[in-house]
Amino acid sequence: MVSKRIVKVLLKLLRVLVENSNRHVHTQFSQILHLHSVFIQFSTLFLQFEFIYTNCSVNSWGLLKRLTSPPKAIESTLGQKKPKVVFVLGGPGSGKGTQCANIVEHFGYTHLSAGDLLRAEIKSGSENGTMIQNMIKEGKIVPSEVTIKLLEKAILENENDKFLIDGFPRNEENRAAFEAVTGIVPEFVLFFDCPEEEMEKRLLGRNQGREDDNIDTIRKRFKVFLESSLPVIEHYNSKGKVRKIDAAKPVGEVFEAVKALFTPVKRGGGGPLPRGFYVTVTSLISSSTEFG
Ligand SMILES: Nc1ncnc2c1ncn2[C@@H]1O[C@H](COP(=O)(O)OP(=O)(O)O)[C@@H](O)[C@H]1O
Ligand SMILES: O=c1ccn([C@@H]2O[C@H](COP(=O)(O)OP(=O)(O)O)[C@@H](O)[C@H]2O)c(=O)[nH]1
Repeated sequence: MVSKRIVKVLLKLLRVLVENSNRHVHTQFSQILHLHSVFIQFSTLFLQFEFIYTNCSVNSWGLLKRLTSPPKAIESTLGQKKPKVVFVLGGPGSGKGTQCANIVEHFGYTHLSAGDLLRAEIKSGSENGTMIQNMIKEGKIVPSEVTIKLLEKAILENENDKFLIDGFPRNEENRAAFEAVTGIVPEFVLFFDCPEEEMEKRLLGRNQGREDDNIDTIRKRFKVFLESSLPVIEHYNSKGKVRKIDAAKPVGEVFEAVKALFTPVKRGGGGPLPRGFYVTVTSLISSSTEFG
């Protein structure tokens, strides 16, 4: 250890000084001796400190830095990474996951499905598992802090800086909390617009063994989408950030429209929803919902 070596060198130097001491150097020698004693005390303290934290498996320099700097907020950690985020929204079964896989393949994004992260959390046996499972079974929205933590972890663990966040934010509280905690504002929102009958047909035929793909839960999910998720799309539409895609078309045709949004030279296929725009998902309710 460097500090031990310094102490040894200093002691050696002092011994040489004592051996060669005479009247002329005596005063200087006393001063050096005093300094030496102070130095020894300081070194001992330092060595004790180093020993305690080394044995606690904590790097003492790292610990010192942590103790002296203010606690890092999630925002600053993600703020340093500055990821590019696209929110992929749309009703259950509108084809979000299907199109995200295509975007990943062609445009190098990382796909983060909030639903998949929550299902993985259930499987991992985490303490929140049962709560998440019950919420999903009922088609309800899991508390923001749980979903945001999972998303934040997934973003930080991945080296990519471009992410598709699929199926989140699902309500205004999700949206506001995510922006407040992470400081991330999406580049744009990809909105898959699809009528209820088509989504229902797709979900009932999805065949992925999902507990929530049964008619009772599907209806609850449609209701939650209308009441809680559409306002999020409305919010981003008012900021000119929504790119709407007609998701009722076959997969290939939908992807052609998606591609145009991600290819810079061909950009212009989307664009914000015009004022007074009516979405087909509103067939879920008797009257249409107006954006803008
Ligand atoms: N454009 C499409 N036309 C017909 N079926 C589709 C289309 N897009 C997706 N599907 C199918 O519909 C089901 C739901 O699609 P998925 O991508 O899982 O939707 P979401 O992620 O929005 O819930 C899947 O079985 C998928 O293969
Ligand atoms: O941010 C999210 C994403 C999903 N979910 C829950 O997970 C379910 C399935 O969501 P997913 O996006 O996987 O499927 P989708 O409904 O789009 O088919 C939802 O109904 C919610 O119960 C949630 O609570 N918060």
